[in-house]
Amino acid sequence: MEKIIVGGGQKLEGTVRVEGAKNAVLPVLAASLIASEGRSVIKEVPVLADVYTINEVLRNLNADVEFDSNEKAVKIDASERLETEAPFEYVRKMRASVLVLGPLLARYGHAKVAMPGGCAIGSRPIDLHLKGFEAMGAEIHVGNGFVEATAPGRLQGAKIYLDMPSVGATENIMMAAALADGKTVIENAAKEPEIVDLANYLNKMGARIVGAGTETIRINGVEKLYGAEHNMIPDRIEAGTFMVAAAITNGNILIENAVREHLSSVVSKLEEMNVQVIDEDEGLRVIGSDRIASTDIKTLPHPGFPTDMQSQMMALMLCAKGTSVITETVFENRFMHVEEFRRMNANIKIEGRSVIIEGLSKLQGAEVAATDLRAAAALILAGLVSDGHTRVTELKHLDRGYVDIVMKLANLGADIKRVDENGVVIQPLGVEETVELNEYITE
Ligand SMILES: CC(=O)N[C@H]1[C@@H](OP(=O)(O)OP(=O)(O)OC[C@H]2O[C@@H](n3ccc(=O)[nH]c3=O)[C@H](O)[C@@H]2O)O[C@H](CO)[C@@H](O)[C@@H]1O
Ligand SMILES: C=C(OP(=O)(O)O)C(=O)O
Repeated sequence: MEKIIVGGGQKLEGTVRVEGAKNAVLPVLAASLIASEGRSVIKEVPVLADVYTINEVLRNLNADVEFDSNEKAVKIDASERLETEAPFEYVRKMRASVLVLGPLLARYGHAKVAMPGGCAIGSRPIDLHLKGFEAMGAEIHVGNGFVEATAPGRLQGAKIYLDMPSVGATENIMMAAALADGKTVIENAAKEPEIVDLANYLNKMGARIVGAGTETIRINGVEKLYGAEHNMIPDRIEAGTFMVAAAITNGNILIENAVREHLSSVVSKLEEMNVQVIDEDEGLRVIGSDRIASTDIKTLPHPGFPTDMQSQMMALMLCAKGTSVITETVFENRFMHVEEFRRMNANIKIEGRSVIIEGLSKLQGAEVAATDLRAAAALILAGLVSDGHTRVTELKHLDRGYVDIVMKLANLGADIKRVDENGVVIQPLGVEETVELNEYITE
């Protein structure tokens, strides 16, 4: 079993560059299926396990997909007749595979995808996606572990109110509506930067979408979409993770590509905790403090505090003076990392949907298991300030969403390495070997 071994006590200093956003590239790659003519070229694509997975899903549907991991570019030609069924093996690996439903349904009037199950952070149903398709005239059948959507003729534009501003439902409905007959209005839509990026890409493909980034998105359906070129936005959660790395180690890191407007809630909480965040031409400089103050956080849909930064902030709160409270309102069960922090001597308890964190715990290195992607990062962050060595296992979660995090942290001065089951160091490595390793990890 591979592990990351982190030694505590180093201040992190230097510059790190943020990759393209995982949560933006997955819907953008799925949306490429709608183009019945021309080829799409997507740039600034992060070399991640999830990207390999979605590429496999698209290939399996008969799209022609080339991923140049050195160039960080994906070329997709979906102009041939596509299959309309995505099997369980992909959806099980990555829930975002359900994002092919909207594009396929819009283009062919049929899509069948394995029903995603629950996962470590909650049950995560897709009822809002399906209600949206139904409002546009699709018939939905759920059975035998699959969801099948069928639309006799073209989807019809509709007025759709989302009970909650689901990111995935907004994306799926927006993609379906791009090719529907007439006008669709999505109310109480998600406002995340990834929604805006997807709308920008769809508009380059020929769609007519306005209002993305606000709670009302209006889409005038068109008859056909074309391949287009697109540069992915930077990953705000990777940026936020490095911001916490600077804060927790009392370090000083320039995070190139970090966009303040995408991170305003995170910046404002860090500032409350005595961390400095300074705008520079290349990105954001984050300077830690030896007097981290406690604070309270409630996770909310954007522009509220992102649930994907919750566990990393919990690591920082363990080092704050005083008691902090985190309330998770987006996912029903995203506190699995609390038990792992406890193994590191954290003084922390769960009360319903909140976690109470007593600061200034003397954290101790321990063997801990990543329970989800962001928990993996949070445990590494805690390891950076723990006494002794922390060994983090279950790295498949980490590899879904962080490119070369070991090398990036090592370059900033962290005492960190990744070892294989025999204890042989496999990271940090040079860029080429790391790309090869990522390919190997994906297989
Ligand atoms: C690939 C991707 O972009 N993943 C992100 C996306 O996930 P994802 O798109 O799955 O998240 P949603 O915004 O849809 O989910 C938010 C909440 O709504 C619930 N819900 C959602 C859809 C639905 O049909 N019914 C329903 O009840 C979910 O169970 C969850 O409790 O947004 C989340 C919230 O910012 C992030 O944490 C994920 O990193
Ligand atoms: C929860 C996350 O991703 P996903 O929705 O792909 O599981 C995440 O990026 O933190």
